[in-house]
Amino acid sequence: MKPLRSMLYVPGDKPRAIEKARTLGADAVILDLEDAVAPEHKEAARANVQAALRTPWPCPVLVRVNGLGSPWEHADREMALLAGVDGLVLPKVETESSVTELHLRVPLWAMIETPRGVLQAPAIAAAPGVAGLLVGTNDLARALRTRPHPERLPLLHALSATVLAARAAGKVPIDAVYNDVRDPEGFVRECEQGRTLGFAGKTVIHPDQVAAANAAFGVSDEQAQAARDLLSAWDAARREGRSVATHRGALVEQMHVDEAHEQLALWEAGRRTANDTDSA
Ligand SMILES: CC(C)(COP(=O)(O)OP(=O)(O)OC[C@H]1O[C@@H](n2cnc3c(N)ncnc32)[C@H](O)[C@@H]1OP(=O)(O)O)[C@@H](O)C(=O)NCCC(=O)NCCSC(=O)C[C@H](O)C(=O)O
Ligand SMILES: [Mg+2]
Repeated sequence: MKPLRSMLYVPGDKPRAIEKARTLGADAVILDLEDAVAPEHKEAARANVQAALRTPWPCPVLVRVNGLGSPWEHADREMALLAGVDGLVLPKVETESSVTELHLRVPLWAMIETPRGVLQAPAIAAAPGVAGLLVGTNDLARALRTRPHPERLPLLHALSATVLAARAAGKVPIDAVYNDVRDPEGFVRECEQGRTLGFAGKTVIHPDQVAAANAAFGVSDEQAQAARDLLSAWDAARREGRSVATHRGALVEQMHVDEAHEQLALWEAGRRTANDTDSA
């Protein structure tokens, strides 16, 4: 199990930030050629990204290409595929066919960030080659004409619909970015909300957000110990011939056991990732 607690966007026209991104402990990096890059910088950004992909990365590295129908789409895709990226991020996906017609050789991450994208999310998520769905709430909020809300109330339906679509297809749902990079408390609150909604991780835009996302979407030592305790209670109950157990006053059934195993695998994977980063 490879955790994707934090997926860090880095603008393709910021070579210094691209180099820094190698060292920040993000579970994945997304080199962005789309909205973070002004039209007059698109060609230079593509060349920067191509150069950055020549050197190995300590984590999976993806490229967000410009959207279908844009003047840069084709060249972005060709560059990224030839350079050997670990995946492509496609913005503003609205139909299943727009994904399948690409016949990609690498995993595709579809961005759900338009009203039509949300409504088509189940078909998009189920399309072959799609690894996961990334929510883009900046574009979505604009398209829906919602007002900002501290608990993302106007977007909750779309967030949950995206989680539902991804999980139903066995794909990975990743939460949207938090724009205020100088508000760590707000960021942590939004991570907790995203985790509660069922997201596996969060897209982030600044170095300061990486560790907090890794913590919020990871499994702490205490949570890992709680999972071990639950498994011990379950084993004891099964040895006594019982079909279900109670642990700390709560019912334990097979799905809780499966969840505890998953938590332990995620905890172990998080530890391995931390060790990899330490030795990098
Ligand atoms: C948000 C920022 C514009 C803030 O920039 P700034 O105030 O200049 O940051 P700092 O001065 O605090 O930076 C400190 C150092 O950290 C490096 N840095 C900053 N951001 C990154 C990053 N993303 N990755 C790697 N390194 C980063 C700086 O280079 C500084 O380093 P040093 O010089 O050595 O001290 C800025 O953080 C930024 O541009 N973030 C990324 C923005 C982005 O990628 N946007 C597009 C993706 S989000 C999106 O499109 C949303 C979605 O589609 C939707 O619809 O919702
Ligand atoms: Mg967007």
